[in-house]
Amino acid sequence: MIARVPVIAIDGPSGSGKGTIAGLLARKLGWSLLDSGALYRLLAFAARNHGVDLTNEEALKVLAAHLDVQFVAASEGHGQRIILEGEEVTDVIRNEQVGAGASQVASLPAVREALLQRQRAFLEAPGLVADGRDMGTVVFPDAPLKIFLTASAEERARRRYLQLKEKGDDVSLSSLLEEIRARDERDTQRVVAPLKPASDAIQLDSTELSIEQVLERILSEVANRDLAG
Ligand SMILES: Nc1ncnc2c1ncn2[C@@H]1O[C@H](COP(=O)(O)OP(=O)(O)O)[C@@H](O)[C@H]1O
Ligand SMILES: Nc1ccn([C@H]2C[C@H](O)[C@@H](COP(=O)(O)OP(=O)(O)O)O2)c(=O)n1
Repeated sequence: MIARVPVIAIDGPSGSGKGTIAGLLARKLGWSLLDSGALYRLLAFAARNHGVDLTNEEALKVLAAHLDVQFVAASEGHGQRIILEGEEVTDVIRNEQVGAGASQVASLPAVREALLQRQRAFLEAPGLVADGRDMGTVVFPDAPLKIFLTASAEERARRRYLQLKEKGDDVSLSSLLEEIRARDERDTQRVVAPLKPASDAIQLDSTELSIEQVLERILSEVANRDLAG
């Protein structure tokens, strides 16, 4: 029998720390990384470039199936880089406008279906860390470790504010909090694959925890389950 490649699914709302933790875990374990939110962001970004309306489900489905994207693994000095149609878009897809567009296209069933196999194709030995909203519920329901990472909306807005400010973006804390609340509402209320913890997920509230503490907590679960070989 072929041994199953293990997956660590990290789901949760915007700003809870999924991307940061997933990236650190993947590097620490030497596993692959799936930033599934980036796929929805790339689709929203590409749609704008190609003049496709964010409510045009048929056209978005075709665009999703043909997205020309490369994920370049992290190396010493920088994190994972993302190339869309030959151009580096790692940073430009991170703003809240693209995030809101991503959340909008992500509510369309045909789009989610078109991106499903693309996400599963990231699975390769020795393991995969997958970050998103439905990693543990839909994309990798058999994942042996599922984390549902949360934090208060105020703390998540504060983190996003510091992150964007650091990059030189002109943002206001109050509008970020509003956007985070609107995105939470859309992501949890949609009919397909809504944001919710899998029944077998470990819920981890990071409001009062540092990045190192969250990482430590997850690594202890990896060790308990003997996932890293
Ligand atoms: N536990 C934590 N404590 C403090 N800051 C955090 C923590 N986790 C993540 N951050 C910071 O919050 C910001 C948002 O984290 P990110 O990983 O992008 O969240 P998500 O992928 O869930 O949207 C980043 O600047 C990150 O460094
Ligand atoms: N697996 C996923 C990942 C993201 N999405 C949607 C919903 C999110 O609001 C957007 C953007 O996701 P992303 O993880 O990049 O956003 P945050 O970093 O958490 O702010 O995409 C999704 O529906 N399913």
